[in-house]
Amino acid sequence: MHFKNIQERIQKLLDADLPFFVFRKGGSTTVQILQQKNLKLHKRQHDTLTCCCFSKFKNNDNQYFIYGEVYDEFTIDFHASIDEFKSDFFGETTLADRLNHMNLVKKGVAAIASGKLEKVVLSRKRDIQTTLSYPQIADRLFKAYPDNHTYFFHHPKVGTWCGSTPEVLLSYSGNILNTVSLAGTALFNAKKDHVWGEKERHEQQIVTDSIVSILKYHGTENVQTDGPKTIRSGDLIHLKTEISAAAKQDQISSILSDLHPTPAVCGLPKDVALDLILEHENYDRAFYTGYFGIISPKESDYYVNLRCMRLKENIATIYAGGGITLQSDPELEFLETENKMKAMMRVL
Ligand SMILES: C=C(O[C@@H]1C=C(C(=O)O)C=C[C@H]1O)C(=O)O
Repeated sequence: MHFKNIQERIQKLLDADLPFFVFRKGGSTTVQILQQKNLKLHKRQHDTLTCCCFSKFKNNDNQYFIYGEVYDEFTIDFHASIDEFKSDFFGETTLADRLNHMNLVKKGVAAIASGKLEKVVLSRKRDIQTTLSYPQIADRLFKAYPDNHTYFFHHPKVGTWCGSTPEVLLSYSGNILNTVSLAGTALFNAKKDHVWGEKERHEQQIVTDSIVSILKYHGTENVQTDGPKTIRSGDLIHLKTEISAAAKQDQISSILSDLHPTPAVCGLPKDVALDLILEHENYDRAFYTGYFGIISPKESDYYVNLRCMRLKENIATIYAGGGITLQSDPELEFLETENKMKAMMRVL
């Protein structure tokens, strides 16, 4: 099927202006479309229908569901490489934004040095003016990152978001729960000879340990880890450990709420890191570092909402952050957010 389809499909869905969610799992050629038949803003999962779940970073009462009252899927072929997606140059990040982020990182390092916490993930956002239409953006996004989990979300009462994430939060099917610990970031190089430093290994291990202890605390059985391995996400590489356990259906929602936000996007201890983020980041992350999912009563797949953007009129707001530990260098942490933001800039 010709790729132009995704553009046409998204245009039609936007024209209808009803809530919808378009999703492609990393590595798959199947695109799933869920559309609701009315504008209702649901706060609970449907008993029988497949739903999209869309959750903010601070998600106590900030979880929305789109009911798949109309469901469709189609196949795409994507033989694109991200090198085909050279973005426009949107100008340097302002000096003020650069200094703000470096100061934020310094505050994080100081809090860690004082013994308050071990790791905190600090982020920023940037508004980019785009001349592309939303269907054009979606077309480029779904094409650019075939290995990532890619979505387009639209709810007239919530907003329009899209992204392409390398990170599974929780996947549950046939009594097996799978998740990953993903942290540590470097630029992809064609020689594939990157040597990870102590800082990256440490910040990723924190995530693995935290996830394993949550799974054990919930009494899941046969908790297994595999990794860390290096994985590629667009222009970047990360360290990833795959984690699995045997779990029962009725354990899933409480495990999900304990896992989120993991130290890959928040920090350790979670409550101290969250307070630091809310006090010092100075902006609302909204759905960035929240999660999205495609869920049915028996199966659920939730992903961390990273490498994403909010679309409003002709402004794309892009977000990026990174894990701060005692060894963090503010300049390098700033550059890491620049590199992560390029993932979305490439498709604008
Ligand atoms: C916070 C982000 O990414 C997370 C943080 C990472 C890190 O600190 O190295 C790596 C992958 C993600 O778990 C982001 O992409 O904005």
